[in-house]
Amino acid sequence: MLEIGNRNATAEAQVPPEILHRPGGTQTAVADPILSIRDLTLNLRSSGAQIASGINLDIPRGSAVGLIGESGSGKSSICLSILRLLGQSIDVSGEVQFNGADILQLATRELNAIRRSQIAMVFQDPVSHLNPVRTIKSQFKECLIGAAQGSVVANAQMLSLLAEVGIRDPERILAAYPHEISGGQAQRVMLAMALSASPKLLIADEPTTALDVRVQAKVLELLRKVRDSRRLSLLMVSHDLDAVADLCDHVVVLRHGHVVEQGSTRNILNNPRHPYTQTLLRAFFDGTSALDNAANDRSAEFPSARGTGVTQRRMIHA
Ligand SMILES: Nc1ncnc2c1ncn2[C@@H]1O[C@H](COP(=O)(O)OP(=O)(O)OP(=O)(O)O)[C@@H](O)[C@H]1O
Repeated sequence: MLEIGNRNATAEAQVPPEILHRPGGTQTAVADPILSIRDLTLNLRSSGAQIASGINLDIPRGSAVGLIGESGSGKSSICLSILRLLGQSIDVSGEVQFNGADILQLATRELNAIRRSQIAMVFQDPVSHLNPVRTIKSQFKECLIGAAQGSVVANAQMLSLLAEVGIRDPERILAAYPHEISGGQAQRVMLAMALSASPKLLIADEPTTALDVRVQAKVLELLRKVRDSRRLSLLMVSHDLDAVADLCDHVVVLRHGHVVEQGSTRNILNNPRHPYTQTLLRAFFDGTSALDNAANDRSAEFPSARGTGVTQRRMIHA
């Protein structure tokens, strides 16, 4: 069994070395992906220790891809490497193709243009990504492209974005310091900032992990809303398979820095083929009776998850 809450947890199942690619899976069936990762390998420079190896995955344009795997499997590192946000201590090789260019090879100016306006990221623990000694407004303004500081246009833009992410009292939030807003509000603010440049791809690394269950549901609903209204492509890391089932069209399963299985969410959750995926799903969808009511969970849609749901779900992470 996976040891829930242990960063060094390992699956009991012995995982064969081959990678399973399913018919209809993201890697084989995508004609025009917005992002293609090929043979991405991440190694610690000091020791050569491997964080991820030979990662291949595609994000179909307008689709949402969920990246799942136990703690330490390399999910966040892969996300950070897409925008070259990993520090110097990690060697990165392979390709990250975005709109016909390999991000890993871009000059700084082109890379910054992509970071500014094409690919945005939101993280878990949003408050820690805000500067504690500056108001939300002063930080938000920096995200607005072409809007002069203090301009009426900038204010209108910020208010409109905050309204879009469901902030009810945007004037107060703009004037607040990070410690004066809740975790849920901070995540909405981060999402508003991320959306300010109308990105084509949003990378959400455990966007709800630091939030309480009630707020998690609201933030997920918001992510779904903006994904649909803005036709965003999405790469989402999550330990919450309910959220992945809800939001993602495709799932990529990582173990110890390797993709062990990928395919449509329906296939992976209904019929996981790899022993590791089976163990991962069992660990999450633990329980036997609650929410067997198909009207109130996805067990009808995903029979392998039968007997599961928010009241019983377990997070596969530290
Ligand atoms: N800068 C770094 N220096 C040393 N080790 C690192 C560094 N970044 C990542 N690692 C190691 O790489 C592995 C993968 O880490 P990563 O955070 O990507 O995993 P994860 O799947 O996102 O985990 P979690 O679900 O807990 O966030 C871990 O063993 C981690 O300790």
